[in-house]
Amino acid sequence: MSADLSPIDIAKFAAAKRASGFVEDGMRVGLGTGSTAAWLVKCLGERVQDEGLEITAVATSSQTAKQAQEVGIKVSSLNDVKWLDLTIDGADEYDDELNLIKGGGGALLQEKIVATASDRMIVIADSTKKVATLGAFPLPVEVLAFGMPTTQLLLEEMLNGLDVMGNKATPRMAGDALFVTDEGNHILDLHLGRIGNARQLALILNQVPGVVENGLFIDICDVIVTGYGDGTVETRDINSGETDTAQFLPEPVENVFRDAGV
Ligand SMILES: O=C(CO)[C@H](O)[C@H](O)COP(=O)(O)O
Repeated sequence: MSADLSPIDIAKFAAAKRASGFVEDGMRVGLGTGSTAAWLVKCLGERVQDEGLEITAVATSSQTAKQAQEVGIKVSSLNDVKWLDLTIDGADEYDDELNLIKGGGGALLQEKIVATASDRMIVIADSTKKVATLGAFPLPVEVLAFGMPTTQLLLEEMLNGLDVMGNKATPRMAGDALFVTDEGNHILDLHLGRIGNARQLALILNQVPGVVENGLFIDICDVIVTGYGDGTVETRDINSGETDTAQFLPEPVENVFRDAGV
């Protein structure tokens, strides 16, 4: 029941519900990964059922692809679709310029490719994700399995010369084993504390051999949809400068996502 939803869950739902309204019939839509994106997939699935909404979706993870198919959304591959009208995804942090840290769910590589291949990226987030400066959330970096300890050393050494507070890189674990991404790689989480120059860091990280991609999304996000615990939603479009506010409260539904580990 909705009474079981925590304020954070209501905030995620509200942001997802608002963003689902951006999706129009016939669109090619990128679907993000994580608990907020899971609410979006649920909302879109309802529109598919109730309104006969027809979209072509590209998922950013196997997890999202499975969920989308379960709610009746047609999922295609980016290889087939090539370009998208819109991607809607969550974030771990966003700043005032709508630069992001993503990859908390380990899907940053596909998320960045899909978002970059979209005319527009909309981020849905609860209000705890807003920060003055990126970096408190450990920055995920997807790396090849080959030579990973060497990549880790190279990253830590490189970070010493940059405007960050910390330089520790820790391999992400899934239980006792290393976390494996959908692309068969691993994740190093960089504990930076504060990132003084995110634009510079995003470029430099990808110069380190073994790094596949990093979780800094610079100049990719166009619209932020922020949800609050009372169901209020603020939408800000960084290109037009327009903002609006609305409120969305969940119908009595079970919260199927909170404990899903996404
Ligand atoms: O980047 C991501 C997955 O790789 C997610 O979008 C990010 O971790 C936010 O997740 P949530 O909505 O569960 O807080």
